Amino acid sequence: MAFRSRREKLRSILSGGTCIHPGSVYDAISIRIAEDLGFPLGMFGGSVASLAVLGDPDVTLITLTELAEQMRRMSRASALPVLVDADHGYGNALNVRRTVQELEAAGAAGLTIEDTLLPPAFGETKAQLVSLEEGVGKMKAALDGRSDPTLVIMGRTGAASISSIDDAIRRAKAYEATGVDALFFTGIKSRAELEAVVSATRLPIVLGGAPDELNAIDYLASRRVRIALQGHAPIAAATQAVYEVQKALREGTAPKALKGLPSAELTHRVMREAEVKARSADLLGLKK
Ligand SMILES: O=C([O-])CC(=O)C(=O)O
Ligand SMILES: [Mg+2]
Repeated sequence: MAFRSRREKLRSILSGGTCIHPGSVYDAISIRIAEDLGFPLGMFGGSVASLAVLGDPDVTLITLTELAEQMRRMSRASALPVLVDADHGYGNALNVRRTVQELEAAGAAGLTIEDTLLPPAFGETKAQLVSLEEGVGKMKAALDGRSDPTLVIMGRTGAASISSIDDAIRRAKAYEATGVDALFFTGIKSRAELEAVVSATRLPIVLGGAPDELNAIDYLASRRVRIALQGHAPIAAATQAVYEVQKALREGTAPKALKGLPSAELTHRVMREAEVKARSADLLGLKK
C-alpha cells in the first residue's frame, strides 16, 4: 500500500524509547519545509486546518471533505508521516468510521479521535465531553473504518481539563481496551497528573499542549510519552510574514527592497525545482 511506510515510521516512533516533537504542518509548502528540516513527523492540527483552509478559528466549521483534501495535498507533496487531528470524527460514531476511511485514503499516517462534544452545545461556554460509552463507540468505529492495519488510530481525551484527571484515566483505560494504538491527552497540568495516567495505562502517550514542568523531553520519554506537541507557531509566523510584506508593498516599498523574502535556493528547494526540471527534460524534451 502506497502510504504504508509512512505509517510504519509513525509506529516506530510510538514503539521506540524516545519522545519527539512533530513539525506543525498545514499545506504543501509547510510539510516540505518540515521534512527538509528533519522532523520525523508532521502534526496537522484541526486549528491550523481551519485557519489554512477557511481563515477561521477552531470552531468546527471545516468539513471532512476539506480536511481530507488538505491532507491529500500534503501527502502528494511530501512523504513525511502526518498525524491528523480529526477532532470528534465529524459527527457520531458512523461519521467517525467515514472520517477514518477518508483520511486513510488521503494518506494520513495516523489520526486522533477525541471525546469532546463538538460543535459546542447551545448556550454552553465551557467545553463538554460526550459520554464514555459514546467515546468508546467512536473508538470502535474508528478501528472498524481502517482498512490498512498500519494506519495509526489514537484515542484522545480532554477530560483532564474538562472534568477531572480521574475521568481522563477512566476514559483512557476504556479507549485502550477497544484496541486503539495510542492515547492522546490534552489538559494534563503536572508531572503528578501525567504519572497517574502513565501508571494506569499501557499504550504510548501523546501530549497536546503542556505546561513548563512537562517540557523536559527526556523526562517525557521516561514516562512513555512518545510525541509532545509544541503548538502551531509556523502558521502564525507565516501570517506575520505575509502581513509585513503586503503592508510594505501597500506603503510603497519597491518589490526589490522588500525584507524577509526567502533566498532563491530555499524557494527552489521548497518547489522541488530540480526534480521538476529533470522531469521536464525527460518528458518535454527541454534542456537540463
Ligand atoms: O492537535 C493539535 O495540534 C491541537 C489541537 O487540537 C488543534 O490544534 O486543533
Ligand atoms: Mg484540535
